[in-house]
Amino acid sequence: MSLPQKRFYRQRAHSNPIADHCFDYPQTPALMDWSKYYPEKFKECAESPPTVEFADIGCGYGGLLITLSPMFPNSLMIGMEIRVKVSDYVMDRIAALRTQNPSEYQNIACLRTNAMKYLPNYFRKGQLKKIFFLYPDPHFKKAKHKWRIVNQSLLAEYAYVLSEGGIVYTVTDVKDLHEWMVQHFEEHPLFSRISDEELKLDPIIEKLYSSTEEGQKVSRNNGDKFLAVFRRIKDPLVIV
Ligand SMILES: C[S@@+](CC[C@H](N)C(=O)[O-])C[C@H]1O[C@@H](n2cnc3c(N)ncnc32)[C@H](O)[C@@H]1O
Repeated sequence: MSLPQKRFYRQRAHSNPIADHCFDYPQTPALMDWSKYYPEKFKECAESPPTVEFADIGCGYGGLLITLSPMFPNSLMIGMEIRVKVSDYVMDRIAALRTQNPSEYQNIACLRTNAMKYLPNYFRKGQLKKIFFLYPDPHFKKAKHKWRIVNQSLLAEYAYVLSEGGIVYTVTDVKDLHEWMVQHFEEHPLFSRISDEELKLDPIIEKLYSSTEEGQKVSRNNGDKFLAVFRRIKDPLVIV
């Protein structure tokens, strides 16, 4: 099986994620059958099925998943992508990579879904260890800011599906969007920004700039890249 050619899967950027409906999402995370996405991993661990720990939200053409797969062979990762043809491309790309290297890329998969609407349908409370927002759509006009994938109500969902200590990575080439994301995460009581000093120890950081197709495009255009990373902290209102 040869690698798919991106030119056959092009689709214009999705305009209105609020109007996008998806009909095959699970009613609850318990009803989600992950085994068909990671068949080899489920066969290996039949007695204690693995759980998805990393979510790349708006994964585009899947470059981050493919880069992180060998770095975290024991973690299951899912790319969530709203555009049908783009998600088809990622699925075909992973299938081809698995055929070429049967012992590799078994821990990554892609779902065509609207992550703005159905995230808690897929993941249990505290299930995820890492969430990625790489070069999210900027929705420049003020009237369209409600379509941004980082907003106050969605942050509550991200905090819900992340474990305590879980990490959110954001990168954008749009300064205004960077400031918007920093402001929203910093204002939220369940997130705290990770210092640049601490980030130097994280091997993922250097992969965030150019492993994705959008990151490569920004590099070709000599654009800026703004990084901000946040930790899901303990809920100060929960008394144990
Ligand atoms: C600018 S692209 C960046 C793609 C990729 N992260 C990269 O760095 O190459 C933003 C992606 O987010 C996807 N997207 C936008 N809204 C989404 C949503 N609500 N759920 C899932 N994917 C979404 C878009 O279709 C697009 O592929």
